[in-house]
Amino acid sequence: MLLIDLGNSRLKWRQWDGQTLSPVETVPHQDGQLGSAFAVHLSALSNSHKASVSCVARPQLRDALERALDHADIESEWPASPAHGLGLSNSYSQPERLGVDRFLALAAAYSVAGSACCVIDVGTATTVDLCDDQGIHQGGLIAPGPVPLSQALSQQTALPRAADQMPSQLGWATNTEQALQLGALHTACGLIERSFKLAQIQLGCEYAWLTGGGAAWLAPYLDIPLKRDDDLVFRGLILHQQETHGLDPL
Ligand SMILES: Nc1ncnc2c1ncn2[C@@H]1O[C@H](COP(=O)(O)OP(=O)(O)OP(=O)(O)O)[C@@H](O)[C@H]1O
Ligand SMILES: CC(C)(CO)[C@@H](O)C(=O)NCCC(=O)O
Ligand SMILES: [K+]
Repeated sequence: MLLIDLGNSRLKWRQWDGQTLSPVETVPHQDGQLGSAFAVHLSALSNSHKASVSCVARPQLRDALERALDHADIESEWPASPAHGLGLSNSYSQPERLGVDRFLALAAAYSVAGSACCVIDVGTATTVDLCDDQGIHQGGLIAPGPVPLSQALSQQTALPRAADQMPSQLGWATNTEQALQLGALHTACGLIERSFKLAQIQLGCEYAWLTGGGAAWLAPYLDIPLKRDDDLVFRGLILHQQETHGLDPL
């Protein structure tokens, strides 16, 4: 089956045969359009008849993906965050409003750790979610990811766009583009290190899980114990599949 992670910048997918995951494939989306690239990929995935989708994108994109899957004769499931499920208790007063990517990633981390977890996802947004030793979600936070952060500043001022790359030596910036890039980096690191410090004090977490498109970029600059895992959302989808359809979902 197909496992799909539809975020606010990119659509990512992997195939799951009950034992192994195929390498991740990614297409960016823009202006509410899935783009023709995905349709081309879908036609090559005709051996998949089912899909499970983690979707936090706008309705227009969700509808476009639903239509593309229908058209390819792929039956799809669109889980929402439950009040209780996958080993976790959701702390939101309206459980379904917790982004399903957040719930799935935390559930996947907790299923491995079996103890308190602090999951940090650096994507279009940076999110932090915590659960205790019993799998009770403690809540979390949502902040702009590094790119939207520096883009917002460029849009509201006469400032240029941030540089695309960090300099190889991390010092104080001596031009505007690098200064904006460095500001985004330090904002993200500060948020993450501070969140982890609280997770350590409040829950005894020994490391933070780091996931999302920005994880590889940020990890070298973070001064906390980390467990990198780019598959948390996908593995959360597998847990959901197993919980709702048993061990033989294919
Ligand atoms: N070279 C880089 N310079 C600056 N930022 C980078 C770089 N590489 C990755 N990033 C960061 O990674 C962040 C997340 O990337 P991206 O939006 O692709 O993540 P994602 O997890 O696919 O997001 P979503 O799930 O919302 O689609 C970007 O916002 C950006 O901050
Ligand atoms: C915060 C994002 C955008 C992160 O992908 C997503 O999880 C989302 O749209 N969440 C809904 C709001 C919430 O989680 O409270
Ligand atoms: K993400």
